[in-house]
Amino acid sequence: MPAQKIIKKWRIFQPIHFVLGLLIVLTITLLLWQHYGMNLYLRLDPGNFKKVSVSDDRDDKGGKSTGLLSSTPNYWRLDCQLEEGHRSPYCSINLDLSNGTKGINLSRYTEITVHYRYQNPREQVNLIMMNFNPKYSVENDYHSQKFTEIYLPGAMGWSTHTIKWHQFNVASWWIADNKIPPEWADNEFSNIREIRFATGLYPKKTNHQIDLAYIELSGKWINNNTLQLLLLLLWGGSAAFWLIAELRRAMQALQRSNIRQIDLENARQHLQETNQLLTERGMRDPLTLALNREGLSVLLADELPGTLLSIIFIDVDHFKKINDTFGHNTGDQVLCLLARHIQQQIRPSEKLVRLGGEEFILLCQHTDLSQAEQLAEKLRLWLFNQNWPAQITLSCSFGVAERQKDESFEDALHRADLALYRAKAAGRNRLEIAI
Ligand SMILES: Nc1nc2c(ncn2[C@@H]2O[C@H](COP(=O)(O)OP(=O)(O)OP(=O)(O)O)[C@@H](O)[C@H]2O)c(=O)[nH]1
Repeated sequence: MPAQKIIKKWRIFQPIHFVLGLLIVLTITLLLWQHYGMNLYLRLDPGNFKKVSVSDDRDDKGGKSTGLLSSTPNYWRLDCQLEEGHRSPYCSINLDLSNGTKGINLSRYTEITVHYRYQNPREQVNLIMMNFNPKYSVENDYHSQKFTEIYLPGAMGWSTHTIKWHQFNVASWWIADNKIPPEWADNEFSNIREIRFATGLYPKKTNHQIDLAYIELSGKWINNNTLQLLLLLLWGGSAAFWLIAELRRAMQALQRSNIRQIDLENARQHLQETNQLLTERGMRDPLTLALNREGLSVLLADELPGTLLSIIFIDVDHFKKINDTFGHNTGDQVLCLLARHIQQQIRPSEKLVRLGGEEFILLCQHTDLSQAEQLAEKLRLWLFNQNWPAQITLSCSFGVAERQKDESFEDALHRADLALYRAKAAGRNRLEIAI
């Protein structure tokens, strides 16, 4: 298969697929490893452990029992002569796990196995774990160490018992003697200094022989609970990481899409404005920005047919003279200003149109002849009193007409033009009403 095809095939996998695969493999590996491996193991027997001693109740007040320890390659033997005297006569084999003042943390082990024989099935043996904790223990007082114990049956011949930590109990006499509060009365195996294998409770006051072959402790480097927590953290952490990454990616995509939308909206608005400007420019005279003839025809088609309409024809007096005297540029400035001054005085519904040269008309909707006449007169005075470039004294003549019923716009305009002509003829700077 060509390399490109292989790359294409793998592209359908995303990083999440690889991470998921890795997590699954890691989880299965850890579970299998924990189940079949990760073994924690400690064996104490006469072959490998020498810190063994014997104790009996003569150590305590009133005790008279005597214990004797002997050792063979295969087991330790306790010969114990129990006597009345101590409140609970005993002898015990003591396995010293301490290293100086430090014990061993056995809580990582999950179970303990003892192999022993005590051929009196009516008696019990007492397996005791002695934990040192400065909260309640003091040095050189072995009674102050926590006695966590279990009683095992005597047996005909060698027998083996495997016990879990939760099957042990803290000795009630120890709690009572040391006045231990409940919060310290739980099983504790974190600092075991000594394991004792002793005679049981209320034994016959006679000779007892107990053989202890070995004590084995087994567990896992990582116990079930820790492994479950570890896996939970691994999966939970990965899921949280993935979620945060996805959320960030989604937010960034949203942000990009918002920006794109704003850009699009801006472009659309710009286009709309440009279109409007282009359309308007086509309808307006570029010098004065008044509507041109194109604008007039749009206006006539869209707004003006049929409405009450008056036309004010406006023409600058002796404009040619202005051009000739002050130049064409000044003439242009005058035309510009004229349109601006008129726009200042009219309503939005009143439209100024430049017909050409210095000729303008003002279309006044919903305005009758007398209102138009008033407006024309106001404009005439207004324009006459403005300051013009080069101190020009400027005047305009006006012809006013109201469109009659059934009269065309052109005819009304013609009549306004005739009125204007009369105003010019009558001396300019005045207005005439169309007949
Ligand atoms: N500066 C300038 N002059 C223009 C423009 N269009 C037309 N004209 C000039 O306007 C003048 C109009 O002159 P006439 O038609 O004789 O009118 P008038 O001089 O105003 O005289 P009356 O209207 O009789 O008062 C001409 O000289 C044109 O060249 C323009 O856009 N700019």
